[in-house]
Amino acid sequence: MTAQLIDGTRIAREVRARVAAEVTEFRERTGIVPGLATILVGEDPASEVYVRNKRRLAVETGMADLHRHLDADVAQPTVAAIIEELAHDDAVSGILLQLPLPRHLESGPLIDLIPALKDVDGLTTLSAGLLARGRPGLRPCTPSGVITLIDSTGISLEGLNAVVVGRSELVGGPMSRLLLERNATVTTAHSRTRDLVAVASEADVLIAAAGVPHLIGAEHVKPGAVVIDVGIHRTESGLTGDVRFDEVSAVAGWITPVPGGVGPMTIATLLANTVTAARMQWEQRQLASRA
Ligand SMILES: NC(=O)C1=CN([C@@H]2O[C@H](COP(=O)(O)OP(=O)(O)OC[C@H]3O[C@@H](n4cnc5c(N)ncnc54)[C@H](OP(=O)(O)O)[C@@H]3O)[C@@H](O)[C@H]2O)C=CC1
Ligand SMILES: Nc1nc(=O)c2c([nH]1)NC[C@@H]1CN(c3ccc(C(=O)N[C@@H](CCC(=O)O)C(=O)O)cc3)C=[N+]21
Repeated sequence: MTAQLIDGTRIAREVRARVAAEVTEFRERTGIVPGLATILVGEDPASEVYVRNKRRLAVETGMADLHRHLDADVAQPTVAAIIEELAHDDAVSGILLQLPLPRHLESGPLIDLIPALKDVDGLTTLSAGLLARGRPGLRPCTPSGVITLIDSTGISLEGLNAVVVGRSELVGGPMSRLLLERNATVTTAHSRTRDLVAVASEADVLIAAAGVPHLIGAEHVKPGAVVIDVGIHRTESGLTGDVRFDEVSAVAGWITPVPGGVGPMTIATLLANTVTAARMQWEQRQLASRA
């Protein structure tokens, strides 16, 4: 192994400690405890693990855990009514609708019921538009956490070739936009990309977010590149990513492991977004009460 490890577990712990201090400061100044409302529909085992971790770490950083668990067969209007109720509840700073939803539910219209100021997942159409325009707003947790991981290396993204493998609304799409905001030269690869090896091996920074186990090998990686593995797959031999860790770490300059890389950073960024959301809502209420 020549690559240096980017320790997501450690960096996430540092971010959470900062968030906890911000929560304390905010509570002492305003009397408000930030609250995170997670909504889980059905019994997907992976989603249950993620939501449990999000709730546990929210409590650990001093926030209120306001969870809703809904039956797998819940109707679309019922979910909509719950989101609207949370949208109007002043105790709720952030709303997160865990994806994927059962097939009979349409996620887009439900996500768009979340007010922009409570959109701690950064997934509403409005938040996506603000990001596309380069305007301030809450950013999606996973891509935003990836930027924090890259920053931890001390490498400046400006002018570097960044290749993102994947273009989903949750990860790849916003990832490309955040890298562009940092003045990287960004290429987005996807399932129709003709020659992924040729494209990826030009990358100074390679983000693997295809959701295909072990897609990325040494042949995709430029020597010395920063390789970020967003993929997460449950196999018989445990959790693995989109990157063949052993062979790629012999070529790359920096690499994130799975587990212990992007996953913990996603949650830490969610908590950071939740305090930011609480602060923005408080400021808005102050302005409204002065008007
Ligand atoms: N660690 C974390 O915190 C998180 C991890 N994840 C993980 O990240 C991965 C991606 O998630 P998500 O974006 O939601 O997945 P999606 O399935 O929504 O998107 C996958 C993207 O990868 C592209 N793709 C698929 N196969 C290939 C291929 N062979 N070559 C190049 N591109 C390909 C698809 O292209 P096309 O658009 O053409 O279909 C699509 O844009 C998953 O493993 C997921 O579990 C997700 C969120 C958070
Ligand atoms: N609305 C929404 N927002 C999300 O952010 C969201 C989502 N839906 N759906 C699914 C994906 C996936 N995701 C992860 C979060 C934490 C870990 C994580 O903590 N992973 C640990 C391992 C945890 C384990 O044991 O599985 C690690 O990589 O070290 C992984 C993946 C968030 N997602």
